[in-house]
Amino acid sequence: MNPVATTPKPPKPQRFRPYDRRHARKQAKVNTKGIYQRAIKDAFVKLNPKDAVKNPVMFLVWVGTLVTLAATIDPELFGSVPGNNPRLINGLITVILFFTVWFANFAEAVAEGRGKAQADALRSTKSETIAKKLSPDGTITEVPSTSLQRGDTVYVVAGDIIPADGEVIMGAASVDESAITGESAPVLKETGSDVASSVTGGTRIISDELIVRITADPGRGFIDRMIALVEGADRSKTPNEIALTVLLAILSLVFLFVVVTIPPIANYVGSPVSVSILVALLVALIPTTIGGLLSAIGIAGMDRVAQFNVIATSGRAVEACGDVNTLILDKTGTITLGNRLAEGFIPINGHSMEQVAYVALAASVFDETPEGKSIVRLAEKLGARINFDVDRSEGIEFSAKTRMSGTNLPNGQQVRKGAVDAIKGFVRSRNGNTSPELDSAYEMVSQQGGTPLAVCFDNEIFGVIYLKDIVKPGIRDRFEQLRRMGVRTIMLTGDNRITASVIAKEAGVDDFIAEANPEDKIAVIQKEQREGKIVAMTGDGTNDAPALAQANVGVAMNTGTQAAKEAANMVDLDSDPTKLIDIVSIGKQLLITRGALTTFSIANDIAKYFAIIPVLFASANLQGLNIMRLTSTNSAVLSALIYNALIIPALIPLALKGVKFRPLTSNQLLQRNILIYGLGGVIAPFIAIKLIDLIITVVGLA
Ligand SMILES: Nc1ncnc2c1ncn2[C@@H]1O[C@H](COP(=O)(O)OP(=O)(O)OP(=O)(O)O)[C@@H](O)[C@H]1O
Ligand SMILES: [K+]
Ligand SMILES: [Mg+2]
Repeated sequence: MNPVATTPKPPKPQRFRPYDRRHARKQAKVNTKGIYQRAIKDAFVKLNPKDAVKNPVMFLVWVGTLVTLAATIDPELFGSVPGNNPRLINGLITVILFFTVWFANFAEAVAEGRGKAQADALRSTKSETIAKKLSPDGTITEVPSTSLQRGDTVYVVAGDIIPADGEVIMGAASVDESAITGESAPVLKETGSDVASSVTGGTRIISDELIVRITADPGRGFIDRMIALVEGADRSKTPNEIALTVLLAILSLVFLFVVVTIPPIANYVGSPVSVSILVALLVALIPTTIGGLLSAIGIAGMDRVAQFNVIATSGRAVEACGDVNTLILDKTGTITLGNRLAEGFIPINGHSMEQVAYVALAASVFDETPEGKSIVRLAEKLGARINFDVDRSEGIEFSAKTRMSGTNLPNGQQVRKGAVDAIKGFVRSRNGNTSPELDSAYEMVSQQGGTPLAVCFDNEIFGVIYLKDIVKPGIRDRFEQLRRMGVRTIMLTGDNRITASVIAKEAGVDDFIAEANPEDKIAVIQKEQREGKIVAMTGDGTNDAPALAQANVGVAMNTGTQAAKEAANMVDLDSDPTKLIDIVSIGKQLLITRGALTTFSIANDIAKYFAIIPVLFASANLQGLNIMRLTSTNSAVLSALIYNALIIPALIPLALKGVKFRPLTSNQLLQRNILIYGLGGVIAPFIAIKLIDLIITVVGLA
């Protein structure tokens, strides 16, 4: 029975998706109308100076609004200026400026809306519960869940809400985690398992009972953190946002200076300008579009990640995704389907198929991994039966470090299976021999991308188990997209070199590291970081905490250990390692959106400068400057201001959804952006301002 070559179907050519919609959160649709209603109110609340000052560009507009308001109440306040009905013009400017600020607040409020709605939903699941606290003497006292401390032990039974985050120390039970994951299928929780021993406060146990050691202090549990995160309560500006805010503030100061120099010139050419018009000019020129949308873009990025059922601990983490150069991925389960099943046994050294099947079975009776269970099934199918006392035997659990698992029989004999080099080492240390036949069996399996496991009984190797694994359909495409974005992918696997190289080639990763143990992960990350790379990785929780902490972007699986979840800066509630690829795409899209809208905003301002400045001097017989043939100074300024205000709400959908995203390198993207958003940003205001000018002239406003 020889393993057959697996010829995977070539993946269908796919349309590019920035990320895989299948991952999108399967949650109840949020009430969009509710979000807008709330945002309308919040946009007013955000007018208070304490909040407003955090955004220097919009704060300047806010101050300008107050100045023009004063000039509306008393048009002579800043000295008399010529022109008809200054009160009407000042009033109109005040209203438009007010809405400019309000629109920016509204953009931010809408971006926050979905998270707030989600936080409310989470809060409603977080009702106060009674916990059954276990004393060291075994007695149970009922206490409110909020009084539990880290280190306490509690008893939970079917029907109970788990009172706080913890690790299962006794028992096995199924738990409904839909409150946090939105996934209604119950999850098995049991002690001693790396992936299933952590429980989350607020989830409900639906069968059996557990004893749980609490690992979180009151108010600091996973749900609490989740609420704070989706709500953006402790959202602080990312370094990039701060840098951009400073840049925009400086730009605004420059324009302030430009505007202040206008009155002397205007007076000189005999065309004096009022303070309100100057304020309007200033607002038209400073980068209000990006200033108004900046925080909405950042919040929406975090929100998009949350829609994928991934909880990011900070905006910074999402943004770091956009800068990622190196992606480190596991082979099994990430690049391959991961349900590695035993496909066949290859006897060597004169042993029979029955013998290999028997030894493989003996080595796997205690092995609870999917691989182990599939070996038991295949061996039993081939007629192998256990003929030793299992109860008196000792199971040797698989570990990624030893890369072996097996059984110590009651009579002291040892059966093992594992990576071929590990088993070679095992038999050599017992004065056994390896053979060329082993190597050819091993190569045959590996060359088909399978995982070969050697099986031995004491110091004698009986044969090789062929574990078949299949590269995920479509994954090659995703890696190709990542490459076009300038992201290098490295596959890290505990498997042997040949298997690793076959899978690496088939999947299209850029590089691979074989025979890696968990410590190698951290070494690879550090090496990349020393070369100045930003590294993202995902971890399934087995010893991954240090590597998750070391990586710039570490995504822990929700099924992972508490330590891994705390070390990571993101947690995937669906525990799907492939999502890392989506997250990196979302991060890139966030940066691209911000870049595109910044370019657009600044290009707009330049255009507005050329639209307005000539009109200011037009009355001084400089009509030649008025290339756009705008009706009057007032109508030109009002048109520019109206355009300037309306462009903010017009761009809210783009800011929230992100700009259309293509897998290109940053340089290509920059060129594209300058072309589309730069050129578009220069042309759009000319057209829009001319149109608005026509309308307000017809309406007779100015
Ligand atoms: N249940 C098991 N019993 C014995 N040996 C195993 C078992 N599972 C895996 N192995 C061997 O140990 C090696 C390392 O396993 P490990 O989980 O670290 O890596 P992997 O599953 O091959 O790849 P990845 O790092 O992508 O998950 C495997 O390649 C295989 O040879
Ligand atoms: K502006
Ligand atoms: Mg593995």
